[in-house]
Amino acid sequence: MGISTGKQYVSRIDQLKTNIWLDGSRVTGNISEHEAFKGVIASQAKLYDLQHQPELQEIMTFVSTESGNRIGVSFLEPKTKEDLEKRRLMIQEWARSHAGMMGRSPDYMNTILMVLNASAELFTAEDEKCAANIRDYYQYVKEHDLSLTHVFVSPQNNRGRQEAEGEQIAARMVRKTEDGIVIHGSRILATQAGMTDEILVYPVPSNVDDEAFAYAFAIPCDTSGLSFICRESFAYKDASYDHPLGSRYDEMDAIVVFDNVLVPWERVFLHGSSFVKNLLYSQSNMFEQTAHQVVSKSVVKSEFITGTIQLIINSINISEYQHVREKFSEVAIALEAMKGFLHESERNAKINQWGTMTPDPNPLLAAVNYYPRIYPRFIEIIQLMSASGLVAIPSEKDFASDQKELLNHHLQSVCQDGYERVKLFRLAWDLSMSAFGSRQQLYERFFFGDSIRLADQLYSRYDRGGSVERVKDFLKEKR
Ligand SMILES: Cc1cc2nc3c(=O)[nH]c(=O)nc-3n(C[C@H](O)[C@H](O)[C@H](O)COP(=O)(O)OP(=O)(O)OC[C@H]3O[C@@H](n4cnc5c(N)ncnc54)[C@H](O)[C@@H]3O)c2cc1C
Repeated sequence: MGISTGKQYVSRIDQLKTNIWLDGSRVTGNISEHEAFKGVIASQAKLYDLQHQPELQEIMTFVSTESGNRIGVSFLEPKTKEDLEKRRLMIQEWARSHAGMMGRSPDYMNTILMVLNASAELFTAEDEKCAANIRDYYQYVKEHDLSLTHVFVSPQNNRGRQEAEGEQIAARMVRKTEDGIVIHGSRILATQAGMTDEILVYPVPSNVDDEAFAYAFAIPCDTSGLSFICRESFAYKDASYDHPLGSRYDEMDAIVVFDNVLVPWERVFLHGSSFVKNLLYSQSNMFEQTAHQVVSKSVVKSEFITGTIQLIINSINISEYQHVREKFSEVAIALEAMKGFLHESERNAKINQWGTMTPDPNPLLAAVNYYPRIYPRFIEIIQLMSASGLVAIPSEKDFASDQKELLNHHLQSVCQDGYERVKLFRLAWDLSMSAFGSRQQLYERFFFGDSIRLADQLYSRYDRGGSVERVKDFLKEKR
């Protein structure tokens, strides 16, 4: 097996017949042909195909020591700084293919699995079998190049400190049987719902020390009792001119409902140990590796936004205005800062207790706190520069109508006819105003946790690097 082609990926997803609900009905037929999913599934298929391009083979793949198969680099456990760089180059190659708009392209979940496998020893505190299950599962997904969604947050019901009510609704382990564990309840929010082979579920750090919530497992998305209830689609139409981003990259988000789902023992990674649950984040270095993936992708997304803003400036010839240059500089500075965080995290990487080359968390903590703050400013800058250009955007059908000549004339820019100019401004609109663009903004604010708790995490984990001692020494000094 080894790396999948796009065709293999699509055929697997179509065969699954996952229980997906959208707009009041169950999705039937081939999901890759459904209006809401076909664009993003085609974009994901393109990612898999990139792995097969001969000129990209060295960047995108490595050879499995277990099978001799070519495997996607996002499964690679980095042992050296060169491996980390290899991972970055691969992640960014994929990100360029989706302009950084697919936050949960398969490299994200592959990274999580890689970390779980590398730190599988942790799970022996639950039982030896759990560690072996994780290792087997990693090999299985890696060698078959499967795609995963994941879910772990409890439904937003009662966020009071005791979490009591929310946890009543949240999926819990209701019993253990000879065959496995049984999960009942719901979790939010599975991005890429309906377009992956499997779903991985693991616990979030929380103050609830209840064994019913200390579980982790992975199952195929068509497992009996499992259902995905989707939000409205933001792909709208199969129209890359009118909805250039939404029609290609709208990764669906869904509530996941477990109706007494039986998880067979061989897919159980944790079944009651709050001790292991609490170690999962502090000891696995999951943060460092996932943040390295996220920031690699965010750099590419920022480059895409920088390019879009420059094209808007060129299009309506506003480069002579100082505030326009200043706003462009703001975006460029953010882009360079993100690159700096990323490279610094690699430069100071160290081998962790599992033998994995682990990026320095300090710059990554800064990056994941910074980006949710700066991304909304990117969007604001697009709006401030584009102004009415964001609404004077007739559809492609208008340009095919009797109005074509008139629109090409009246909507021309200094360097484009109306059709080309509107194409650019439709992109700016899809980034900054459409439902797709708003969801991107929300995603950047929350997908890695909310900003308050991310800042708290930085405060707790940030290595002050002797700065406090230096100040203490200074205060002790006598002249
Ligand atoms: C577009 C999108 C895609 C997502 N994709 C996925 C996915 O694929 N898989 C997945 O598992 N999750 C996913 N998530 C969920 C994401 O992890 C959560 O949104 C995030 O962790 C915040 O949790 P919440 O949405 O429940 O917000 P809440 O925790 O309910 O927060 C709501 C508000 O209350 C405040 N608040 C709540 N509790 C506290 C507290 N203890 N201390 C301080 N302030 C608090 C928050 O700061 C915030 O202002 C996604 C979210 C979004 C928006």
